Amino acid sequence: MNASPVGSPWPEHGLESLAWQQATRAGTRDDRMVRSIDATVPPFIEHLDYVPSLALMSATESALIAIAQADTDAAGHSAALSRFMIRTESVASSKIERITANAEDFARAIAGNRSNSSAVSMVAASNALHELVTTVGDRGAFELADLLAAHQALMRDDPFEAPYAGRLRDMQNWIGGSDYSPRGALHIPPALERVESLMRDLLGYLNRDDIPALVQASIAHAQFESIHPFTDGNGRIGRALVAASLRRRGVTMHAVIPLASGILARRNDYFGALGTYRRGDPAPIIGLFTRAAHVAALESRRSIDRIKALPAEWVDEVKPRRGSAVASLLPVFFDHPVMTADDVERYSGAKTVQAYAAIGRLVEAGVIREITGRKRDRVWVASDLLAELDELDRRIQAVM
Ligand SMILES: Nc1ncnc2c1ncn2[C@@H]1O[C@H](COP(=O)(O)OP(=O)(O)OP(=O)(O)O)[C@@H](O)[C@H]1O
Repeated sequence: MNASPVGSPWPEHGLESLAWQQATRAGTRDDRMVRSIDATVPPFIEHLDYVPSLALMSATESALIAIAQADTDAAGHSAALSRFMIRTESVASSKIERITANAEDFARAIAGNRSNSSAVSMVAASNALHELVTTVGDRGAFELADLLAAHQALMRDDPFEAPYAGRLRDMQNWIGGSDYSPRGALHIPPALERVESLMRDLLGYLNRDDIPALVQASIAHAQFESIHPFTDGNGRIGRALVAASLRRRGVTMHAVIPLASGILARRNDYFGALGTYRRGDPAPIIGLFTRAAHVAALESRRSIDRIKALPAEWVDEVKPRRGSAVASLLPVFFDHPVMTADDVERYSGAKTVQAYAAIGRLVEAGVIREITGRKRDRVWVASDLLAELDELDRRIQAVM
């Protein structure tokens, strides 16, 4: 067996010149004058090995230990905590794409309110992430269909992108530069005909078990962004792929580590590292994802501790009678921190009158609050849980 040298060279992406013709007249004369583009030709990586330096290897090992500890902490309270962490991750992942909404808008969108499109898109990102992580984790392998299904979940309700939801792109795309042609683009992904074979190759790489887990997830992410297989949503699906890869390798079993918060704090370095990967050096992207995962894991443990303590704190504050509607509603709000009146009835089994009385008690005690300000279609949130969502994101970003 040939030993790979440390920091072993990784193939640089190639370029090929493709004829270009603008499909519809738009942009400036310069856009219309573009006749050829230099599209990237990523290498096939399924059978390649990259051996990081000892320092980087050791950093990935420390990060994995922290992730596994956070995952163990999340065990047992899976429903509440896994939901919480998936939400933290997908909110931050959306913010990397400049899709932002505050926690209350996000909560209203979780409850089905569609008035804030960014918040609706964040909920779609949570669903896509959850779907990809659980499918790949349960099966123990990635299939192309999983990525298409995640993309479908992310984009199906998007007013512009819905027709492309769940499909590989059928047109040339580019990153940066003009909106109307690849003029001045930072990265021109591969030609259309190359996308499917490159994706099959990437899935082969992702399904290997003989690569250090964080090295595999980081390289796979960078390769995915090089391919840019979708018209839109490549950033968010590419980051969901990292969480799914860690689940498939058994690094996490219960939780999703919100590493997008760390990446968000270092957005420019992140984009730079994707460029460095194309030039044949995976070390910066592995280093950044390792750092983000490590910080996210440590800070998640603090959040998990806080969240686990909440049910007892709530009981202390509210002092519900045993067997009362209030007593039965508290754990329901722990598992489902955002609820409509229908949800309250469904999950608590309380009859409407009792349910509303119990809600009144919890609002009075400050455990939950109503966030629509309306008389109908009201939505209640567990305030502490919602606040912790922002808090975790803020702490991870501060430490990065
Ligand atoms: N210079 C670059 N080279 C390669 N990939 C990059 C570069 N800059 C950004 N990216 C990746 O592209 C993603 C964004 O892609 P793009 O701007 O095409 O948006 P998108 O495909 O709509 O994805 P999303 O909707 O999730 O943002 C970034 O999150 C990052 O992962």
